[in-house]
Amino acid sequence: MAKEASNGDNHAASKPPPSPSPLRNSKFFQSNMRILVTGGAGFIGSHLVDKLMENEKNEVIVADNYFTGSKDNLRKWIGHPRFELIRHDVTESLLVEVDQIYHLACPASPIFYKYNPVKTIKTNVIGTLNMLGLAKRVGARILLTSTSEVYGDPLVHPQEESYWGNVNPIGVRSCYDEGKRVAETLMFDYHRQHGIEIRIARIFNTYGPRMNIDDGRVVSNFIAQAIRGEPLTVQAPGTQTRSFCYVSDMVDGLIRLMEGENTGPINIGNPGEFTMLELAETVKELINPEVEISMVENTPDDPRQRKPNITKAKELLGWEPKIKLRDGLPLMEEDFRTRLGVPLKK
Ligand SMILES: NC(=O)c1ccc[n+]([C@@H]2O[C@H](COP(=O)([O-])OP(=O)(O)OC[C@H]3O[C@@H](n4cnc5c(N)ncnc54)[C@H](O)[C@@H]3O)[C@@H](O)[C@H]2O)c1
Ligand SMILES: O=c1ccn([C@@H]2O[C@H](COP(=O)(O)OP(=O)(O)O[C@H]3OC[C@@H](O)[C@H](O)[C@H]3O)[C@@H](O)[C@H]2O)c(=O)[nH]1
Repeated sequence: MAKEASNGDNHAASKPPPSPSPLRNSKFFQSNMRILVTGGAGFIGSHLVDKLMENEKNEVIVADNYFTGSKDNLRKWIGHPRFELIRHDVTESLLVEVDQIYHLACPASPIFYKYNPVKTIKTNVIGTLNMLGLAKRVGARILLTSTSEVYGDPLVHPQEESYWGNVNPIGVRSCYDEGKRVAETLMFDYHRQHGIEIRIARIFNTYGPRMNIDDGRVVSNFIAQAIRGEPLTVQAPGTQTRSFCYVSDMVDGLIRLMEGENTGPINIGNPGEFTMLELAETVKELINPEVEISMVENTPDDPRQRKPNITKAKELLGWEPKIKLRDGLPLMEEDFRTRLGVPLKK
């Protein structure tokens, strides 16, 4: 039998811990989940932060370069003991001790991602590499917000995850859609080669409060135009379709994916499908029946149809969207009216 040691080390170990331990009040003992949200100052990211902060066991760190996001979106959390905000560009490496990474950082509106395409592809490729490097180093689980744009101008409808897509590799949208495709590849290579725990969400068009007013995306454009009394600019031919998911449904899907056992990719979106003309008619009817609808020129490579098959999300995550477009639009109108300073006429 081993003789009981009586050297100095063991003596220290056998000393009773101070009671109560001074570490009891340390934040590290109060929180059991440290979560990094890249792009957390943006539209979806800030709603995700709100939801994560509701859980008192979560400590949330946001890293954002404020290209399309804003501190304003996180105003209520600044100064909170479980919240930290870092001005950081994900194309540079970052070291923070975390358990989970929600990797959202990337401009999402076509106007902004096409503004500096080289930066967009760097954000998708180098940014994702950096976040995977961080996940590997600290042993964190990482979720990538990929996109329905990986299906390009789809030849299969509705789109299911097994469809490989129809993407132009050299077009003006490629910095974003090919960038996200490489990001997905990197996620799976790190998973297979290094055993990193990954999750991939393929997000379909999402809308809601806090979208930038001049974001350029269709729902924010139409709502701002209807409130200002300007013509709704439908890009030709207007028969192209999209499926719109309200942001609280999206956040719920992302958290379920992160917490569940499936790597994905999993489509998260609302299968309700509308042509852009139908969307314009709906906004006109709900917000400003006086407003005109005008047909304007489109941009190259605009996908002609898009609708998610969400069978996987239903079966594997127990998730499906709850908020219909007609119920979500008025919630967004309220937020836009407040920010534009145009109250509803009674
Ligand atoms: N909203 C949608 O309809 C939609 C659809 C598919 C996928 N997505 C994906 O979801 C994520 C969030 O989209 P969103 O709609 O909230 O967009 P958003 O533009 O509002 O948010 C993106 C955030 O990332 C930040 N960011 C951009 N480049 C960065 C960089 N290099 N380093 C650090 N931060 C950077 C921006 O400042 C912003 O806060 C994106 O990855 C986007 O590709 C969104
Ligand atoms: O004022 C407008 C703006 C856009 N549109 C049309 O509305 C449709 C949707 O355009 P948006 O710019 O909102 O968004 P897109 O569907 O092209 O890309 C979107 O989908 C996938 C995400 O990854 C992207 O982040 C997101 O922007 C397009 O057919 C576009 O031509 C208009 O008719 N009028």
